[in-house]
Amino acid sequence: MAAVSLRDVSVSYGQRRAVDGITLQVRPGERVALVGPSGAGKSTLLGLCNGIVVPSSGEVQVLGSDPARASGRALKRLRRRIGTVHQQLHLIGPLRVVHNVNAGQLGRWGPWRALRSLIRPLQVDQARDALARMGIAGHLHSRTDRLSGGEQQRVALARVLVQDPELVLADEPVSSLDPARAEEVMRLLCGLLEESPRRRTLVVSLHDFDLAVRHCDRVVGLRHGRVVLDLPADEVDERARERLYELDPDR
Ligand SMILES: Nc1ncnc2c1ncn2[C@@H]1O[C@H](COP(=O)(O)OP(=O)(O)OP(=O)(O)O)[C@@H](O)[C@H]1O
Repeated sequence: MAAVSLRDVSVSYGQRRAVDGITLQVRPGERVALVGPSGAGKSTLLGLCNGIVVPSSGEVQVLGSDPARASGRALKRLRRRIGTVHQQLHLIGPLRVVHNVNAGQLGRWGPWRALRSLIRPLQVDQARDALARMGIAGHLHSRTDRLSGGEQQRVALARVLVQDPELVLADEPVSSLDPARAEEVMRLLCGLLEESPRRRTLVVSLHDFDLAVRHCDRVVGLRHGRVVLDLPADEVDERARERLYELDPDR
């Protein structure tokens, strides 16, 4: 079964088609980069995968469920299996790092457990272990907003690690970073996929085409809401990149 399956999916905002008849299958364990010019539909496609965006037509299956049709409980269960990474890290600055890492557990914990953990952190060893894997074990009890931007990025990745999702959706996770740090975050993100006995699946939107080719197995290029390139990363060449990003005289 595919981790993500889109069949002839379109999303319209008024007259504008953000996604235009996309059919795409992502196999379990695959690392797929979504690339393409601004406005091509990358974020919309990721939104379809976690049910934030509802298709105007077509069929979406993610880990065997349709996120747009799932009931409240089923959607919650599905989202527990999906980790998300954004450019904005969504960390709570004044809290200690351990609490932000434990936020990855919230889908599993009920409200009482979550509250108890805020007073006296639970599963500290797991949080410490996740931070160690991200190379910042010593910051477990630091105030999150005292950490550097790069360290905070690692906290956000450690949060995904404790969540232990089957599928990771990352929407431009490195677009505000300098090249060296972007490379590092991609390395950590891809390393995080290997931490599970069954390799996790990644769908990541990237503005940096070279980063996509270097870190992913497959590169899917979007233009005007359509897939115009879908190749294994080692088969992507300069011409494919030029065609994807060439300026469109009609628009
Ligand atoms: N909520 C919305 N309402 C109206 N139009 C939208 C909405 N979300 C996206 N769009 C439009 O849909 C198109 C695709 O947007 P989307 O954000 O998916 O592109 P993208 O490839 O992620 O772009 P970028 O690389 O700039 O983030 C754009 O033309 C955008 O303006």
